[in-house]
Amino acid sequence: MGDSAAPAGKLEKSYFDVLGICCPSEVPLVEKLLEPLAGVHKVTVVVPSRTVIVLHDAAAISTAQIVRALNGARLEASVRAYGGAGQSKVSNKWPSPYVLVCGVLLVVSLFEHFWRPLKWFAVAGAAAGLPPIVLRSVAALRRRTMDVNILMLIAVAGAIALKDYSEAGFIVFLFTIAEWLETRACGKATAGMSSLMSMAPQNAVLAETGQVVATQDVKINTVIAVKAGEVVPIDGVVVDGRSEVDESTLTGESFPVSKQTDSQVWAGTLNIDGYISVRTTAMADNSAVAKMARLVEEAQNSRSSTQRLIDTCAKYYTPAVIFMSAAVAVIPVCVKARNLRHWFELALVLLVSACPCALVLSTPVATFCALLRAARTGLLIKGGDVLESLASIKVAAFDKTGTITRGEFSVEEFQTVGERVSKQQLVYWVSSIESRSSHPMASALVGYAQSNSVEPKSENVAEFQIYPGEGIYGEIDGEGVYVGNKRILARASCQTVPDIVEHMKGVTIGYVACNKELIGVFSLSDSCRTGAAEAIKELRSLGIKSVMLTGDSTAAATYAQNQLGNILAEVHSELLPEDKVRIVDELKAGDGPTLMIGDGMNDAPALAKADVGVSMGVSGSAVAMETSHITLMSNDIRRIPKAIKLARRTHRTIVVNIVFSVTTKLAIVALAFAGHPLIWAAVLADVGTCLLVIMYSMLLLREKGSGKVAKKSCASSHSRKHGHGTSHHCSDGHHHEHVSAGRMNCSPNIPFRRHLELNCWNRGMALLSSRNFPDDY
Ligand SMILES: Nc1ncnc2c1ncn2[C@@H]1O[C@H](COP(=O)(O)OP(=O)(O)OP(=O)(O)O)[C@@H](O)[C@H]1O
Ligand SMILES: [Mg+2]
Ligand SMILES: [Zn+2]
Repeated sequence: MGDSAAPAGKLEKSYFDVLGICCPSEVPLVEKLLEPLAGVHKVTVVVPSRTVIVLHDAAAISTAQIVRALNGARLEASVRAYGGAGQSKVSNKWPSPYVLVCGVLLVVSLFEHFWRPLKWFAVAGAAAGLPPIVLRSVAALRRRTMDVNILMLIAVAGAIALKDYSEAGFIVFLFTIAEWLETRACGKATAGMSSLMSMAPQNAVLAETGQVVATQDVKINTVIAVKAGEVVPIDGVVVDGRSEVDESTLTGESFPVSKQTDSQVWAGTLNIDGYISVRTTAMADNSAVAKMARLVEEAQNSRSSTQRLIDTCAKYYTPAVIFMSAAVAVIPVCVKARNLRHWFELALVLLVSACPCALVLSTPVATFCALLRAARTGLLIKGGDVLESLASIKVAAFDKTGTITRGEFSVEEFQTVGERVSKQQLVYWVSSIESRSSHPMASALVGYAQSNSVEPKSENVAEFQIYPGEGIYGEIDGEGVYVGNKRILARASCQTVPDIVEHMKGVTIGYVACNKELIGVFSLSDSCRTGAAEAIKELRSLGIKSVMLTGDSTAAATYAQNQLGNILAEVHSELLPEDKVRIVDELKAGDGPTLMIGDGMNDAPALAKADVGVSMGVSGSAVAMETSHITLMSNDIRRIPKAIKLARRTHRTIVVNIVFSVTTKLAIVALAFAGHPLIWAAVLADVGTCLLVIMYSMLLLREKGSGKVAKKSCASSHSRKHGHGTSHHCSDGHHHEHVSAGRMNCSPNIPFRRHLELNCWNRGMALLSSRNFPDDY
């Protein structure tokens, strides 16, 4: 992600892999190292992935200078290349030689009972392990920050002063080995991160010349070639060719999506068959997949309230405990107490306990793992705070069109009213005006015109206007034409609604008015999404109430509710965008934390108002993605109950982490006060809890109950009595449903299974069913 240009000025955001960050107590050090440098604007430290993100003025300070500043403090920093997170990080199979030598010497010293001088081996062991600790302590001291290295150094010095050499050696060994283990444990998170970032290839092939170039040098509007079996390098639009693309890396949905001219393709998705040429629509580091990876890391910027509370506590905790330990060491000397050694040991135990690393790590590591896990399943959660609110959601409000239903309307009927215009002309007018709109109904009407050999001409429409929640207006052939629902009739000052409307099929009725007169009506139908009913049922089992908020007619809302088997607790219809905001507000006041899911066209205000706003689809507008707190990369709303489960699981993990790290510290301190000041135990408790907190949080990356398979369920378990048979609602996508919910499991443990998938493909369609998406987080 090397030199991703920031939006304004010459500011640049650079990513650094910093291996030397092992304890959150080093975060202030990194900040103090970098923040005073001229040209550095913002520093973010991501402890779990050992990444430092720096927003800096490229002209004032180069990435090399930043690396030098970090390495001055022995932080083992390097610039991260585009798409190369973690790749430069050595996988630390073996602990550093310092640790190994330290360990060997310590083992030898264990035989001191046989030969006294062997105890010096413990001192040698401590000395062998110390250099990295000393160097980092010096760096921290120079910046006047207290960090874990200094605490350990004092503990070791104390132990030596007490002539407790094996204790000194043991502290050094424990601390250094734990550090190595932590790096290894974090490696999994880092690897997950890097697989997310390196999903898109580093090179692209120019379609014209066949030349291979680095993706980060490809400008917008360049045409690149993507052959079968290759991964799309940059987001773009297909200009030539057709093929099937596997978008599972982005959406978590494993079925192939067919692409032809004008289809959007995303970086990181796999072109299964066919050759396509793609005109790029973004720079490589602005591709959806790159944004996704960045969001996971940058989510650390929006710390949850728990995290903030802990950070504030930690800020006072450390100095308080250090002060206390100083008091415990000094006061007995002043009052000439008898057992000075005991007090001194107690002071050292307190000092070591001053490091709050496990507590500080308890939230960010869990959050990081949860966000990474979510991103891999096509769920973009924008921060730890969102995850926290998500865990406490009580109500879920759904938009109808495009969220509960597919948003793919089909025109059931289209009639003229009165003698003013011919049907041909009516279809031409409506489709031409609709071709200016992006409403889901618009494309159905345009398609209807084309299938009736009428070519809509958007260029003949003047004064185009959108009335949110009502419809649209445009002038064509010198006439002002309104198209929309009942409300638009009032706007068109047209009163008469003839009876024919009562007998129309379909559920959404559209009106066309011109010159204060109704000139046409049409009806449209839409079907529920696969899994909508299932999602709502699952929400109910989580104790969450689901309601529908729609701008569509009551008839259409009731129809959808029936399709879902009447499982929605409330249905609100004929709403204007501001009504949706009001209802969300009422739900928040009445029922508790509210989640709103919409396709973002006119739901944006409601999404922003809700405690958690979820927008549908990566293809949704940029505005929608920005106003919402969560983006579903696929259109599968079953991801929502899953996300809530993940959030709740994360919450539990965090609580366990906090309780565990606090009680361990308290136990050690209590034990010390009770007359057993064990310095090594304090060190073990410090580094051990840190390690356990990391490993326990890592469990979030694992799929829980991966053996379970998504239950087969159609959009609706509804009865057939509502006119249309079940099969009607399970058109197209239903087939996919079965495919993605297959039972055999191809490779449950490989995070990005694209290569394997390709194999599966080559082995034929049957094996496609081997892809199964984890049913449960
Ligand atoms: N371009 C359009 N053409 C025809 N009718 C429209 C158009 N835009 C809006 N309408 C009418 O206005 C109603 C409300 O539309 P809107 O898109 O605001 O609904 P919404 O609030 O998003 O609700 P939902 O998505 O749940 O249907 C639609 O049901 C439709 O009847
Ligand atoms: Mg809508
Ligand atoms: Zn610590």
